[in-house]
Amino acid sequence: MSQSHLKLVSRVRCFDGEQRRYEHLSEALNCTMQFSVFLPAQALRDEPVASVLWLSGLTCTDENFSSKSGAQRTAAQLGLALIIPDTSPRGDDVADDDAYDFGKGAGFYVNATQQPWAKHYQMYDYICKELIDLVCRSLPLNGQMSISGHSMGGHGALVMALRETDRFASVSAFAPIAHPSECPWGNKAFTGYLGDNREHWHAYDAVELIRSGQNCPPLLVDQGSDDNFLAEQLNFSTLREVADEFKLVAELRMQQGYDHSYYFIASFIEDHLKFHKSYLKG
Ligand SMILES: N[C@@H](CCC(=O)N[C@@H](CSC=O)C(=O)NCC(=O)O)C(=O)O
Repeated sequence: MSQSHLKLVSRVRCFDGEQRRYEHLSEALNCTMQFSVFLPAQALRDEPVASVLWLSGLTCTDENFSSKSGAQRTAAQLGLALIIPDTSPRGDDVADDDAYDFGKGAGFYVNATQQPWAKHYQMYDYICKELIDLVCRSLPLNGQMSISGHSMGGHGALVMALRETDRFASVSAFAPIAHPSECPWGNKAFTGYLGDNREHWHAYDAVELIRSGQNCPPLLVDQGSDDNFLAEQLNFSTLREVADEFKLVAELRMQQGYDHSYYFIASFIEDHLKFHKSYLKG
C-alpha cells in the first residue's frame, strides 16, 4: 500500500449515507492506520460537503464514536461528513504501556520527542498535516472543516483549533482535558511523550495557548456536572476563566446530572453539529 492510497475496509448504509472504514499507511506515524468516515447522501452523489473532524478519548479507537454517539442522524440531516481518526499509532512494533492512559489508545494528539515514543507517536502531525490532506484529496469534501472531540480528544480539538488558526471554522468539545499541564492525565502523558521541560508542554495546552493570545474560532463546550473526572482532570472552571478573560466567542455549558460517557455525548451531539454547521459553508 502506498502512502497516499486509501483501502476501503468496510461500508454500511446509514441514514441514506454511508459509514465507512478506511486503512492507509501513515508516513507521520510510521505504521498502518484505520479511520472511520460518515458520508451523507450528498457526498455519495459526488456533491462535495463540509466535514467535522472528531477526536476521541482515552482507550478509544475510531469506532467508539461511530457506534455510540448516534451522530450520523444529525450529520445526514445537515449534509455533513464526519471524519473519525484513531487515538494513537497501532501495530505490534509500536511502543506501548500497560496503563490505559499512556501508550496505545492514549496518544494525546502530540508529537512525541522522547524515546521510545517519538518513532511512532506523532499524532499532531498525523491529524493536522497528513490525514486532513488525505481525506480532502480522496473523498467528496469541500475543504470546509470544523473540529470536535471528547476528553483527551476535546483537548486535541481545542489545541488544534488554537494552533491551526485558518483551518477550522469552529471548535467544540465534550468534557475536554482543558489544562493538561495541570492534571494527572496530562502530567503523565506530557512527561512521557515530551520530557520534563514544562515549557515544551504549553504548545499542547489549551489554557496556556489561550493565555498566550492565540486566536480561537467560535467555541462550544459541554461539561457534565456528575463527571467522575471533573474535579481532578478536566479544569473546566479554568477554561471558563480564560475564555472570559480573553473574550473568546465561546459558550461553556455545565449540563446537570451528566457523566463522562457516550450517553452524555449522544445527548448533545446534535447541538454540536448544528453549531458547526452554522459556521461551515456548503
Ligand atoms: N478505563 C478508564 C476510563 C476510560 C474512559 O473513560 N475513556 C473515555 C474517554 S476518557 C478521556 O479521554 C472513553 O471515551 N471511553 C470509551 C467509551 O466507549 O466509553 C477508567 O476506568 O478510569
